Amino acid sequence: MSAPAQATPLRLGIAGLGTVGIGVVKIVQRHADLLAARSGRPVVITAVCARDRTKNRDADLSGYAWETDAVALAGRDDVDVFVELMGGHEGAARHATEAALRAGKNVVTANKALLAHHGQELAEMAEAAGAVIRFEAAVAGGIPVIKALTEGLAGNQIRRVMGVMNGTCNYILTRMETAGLPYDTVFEEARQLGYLEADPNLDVGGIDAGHKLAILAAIAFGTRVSFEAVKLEGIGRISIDDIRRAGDMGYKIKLLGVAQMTGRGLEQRMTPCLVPASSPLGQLHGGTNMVVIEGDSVGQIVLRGAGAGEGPTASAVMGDVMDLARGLKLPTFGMPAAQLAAPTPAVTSAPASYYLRLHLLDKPGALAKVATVLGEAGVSISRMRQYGHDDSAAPVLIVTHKTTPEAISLAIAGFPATGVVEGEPVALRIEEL
Ligand SMILES: NC(=O)c1ccc[n+]([C@@H]2O[C@H](COP(=O)([O-])OP(=O)(O)OC[C@H]3O[C@@H](n4cnc5c(N)ncnc54)[C@H](O)[C@@H]3O)[C@@H](O)[C@H]2O)c1
Ligand SMILES: N[C@@H](CCO)C(=O)O
Ligand code: NA
Repeated sequence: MSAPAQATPLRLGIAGLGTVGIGVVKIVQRHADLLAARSGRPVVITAVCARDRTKNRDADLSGYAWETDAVALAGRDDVDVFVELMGGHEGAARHATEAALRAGKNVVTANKALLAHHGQELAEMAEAAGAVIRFEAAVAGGIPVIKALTEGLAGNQIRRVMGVMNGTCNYILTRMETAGLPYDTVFEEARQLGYLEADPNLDVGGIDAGHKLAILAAIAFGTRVSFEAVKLEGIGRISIDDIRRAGDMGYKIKLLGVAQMTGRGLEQRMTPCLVPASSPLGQLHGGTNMVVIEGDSVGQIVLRGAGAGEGPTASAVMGDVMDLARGLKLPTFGMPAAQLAAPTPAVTSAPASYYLRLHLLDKPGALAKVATVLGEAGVSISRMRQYGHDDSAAPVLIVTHKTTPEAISLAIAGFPATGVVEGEPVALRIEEL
């Protein structure tokens, strides 16, 4: 099981030897025969680059040339594919990727921030140079969701793409639920376990997941990638009480990404939502990712798996490398860059039911005042619960009939004037699946 001896090797230059980079090195070394047999040519690493050459790494790098500068690595004559595994959407990652593309070299990257911020420019640059840029690892790690959308579902008009695409947030939310622990405690636990990005707001602020959604939306709907148009909200305001109360009503809380084409343009949001507890998304526990895609012919498909970690992420990188070794050249976002539609400005969400949690002062007529504000904002109550309490304010939970996000905002703005609502209410959309 090996490639013909005379076959031209595909030579990789790997920039970044952290979790993902070392994972890629290990696969290339462990599966050399398998990769060669499947692609018909040897897949080899010729040169690598990282910040610290002296660092002890869990792989033998002695056979590879070392570069201190990623741009120099990208320009080497013995590198056919530049594999960018450094991270960050500016600096070395951007400069070296551009240098590789300008030199007509194919690029494989795991960098969702880079694609979300500069995807269109990079796609245009790649096409102009006759090169390709592949990024399966950038979205939902080991789940082959980019391939699913670009290849397997290419004959469908996509209706909606949804997903839980940040494992850290799903870990925090499910751990809060199962251990009955508050957000701050579980956040600290996640930090100790090394789950959080160096800047934790990338995770818990929804930014990392928003990058991934913007990339999927571009492919699914044929638009230029537009991260600026993603409505973002993190999980920092979700309390253990919200999780329990949503559970009482048959829901789970997820940091959920949704992209869909509406009459007003492309809607993209990454916000905490309630989903039915019995749905596949509702049953997703821990650090796992799930992407749900709805196409006009295929119906709904559900992809589930590891969104991060050495093995799963390197697996996705190698899938892209193998496409290149086999000579498969696909347009970056599923169609030529010039044909991608201009992004529409952020579009407000379609009507939905909402979960509202407020603390109501225990006074006669308090509930009536809240009901009046909701009524005046055009929000109709579907279900309501008041919880037992020991202090002067009672938690009240309201599920509304379908209403617009604007009506919910109007109601929330009206609550302070009632004099009976304490603190900031929490409003979460209930997503229909
Ligand atoms: N870790 C995961 O599970 C995961 C999952 C999906 C995507 N990604 C993406 O993969 C990429 C790499 O992530 P990671 O977790 O392996 O990161 P890491 O921090 O473990 O490793 C980064 C590597 O890049 C090198 N590097 C950084 N800046 C450099 C520079 N200017 N010049 C040369 N080398 C430089 C560092 O020395 C290090 O070897 C990121 O874009 C990340 O978002 C990671
Ligand atoms: N911080 C990300 C890593 C993978 O992109 C997550 O938690 O899913
Ligand atoms: Na993926």
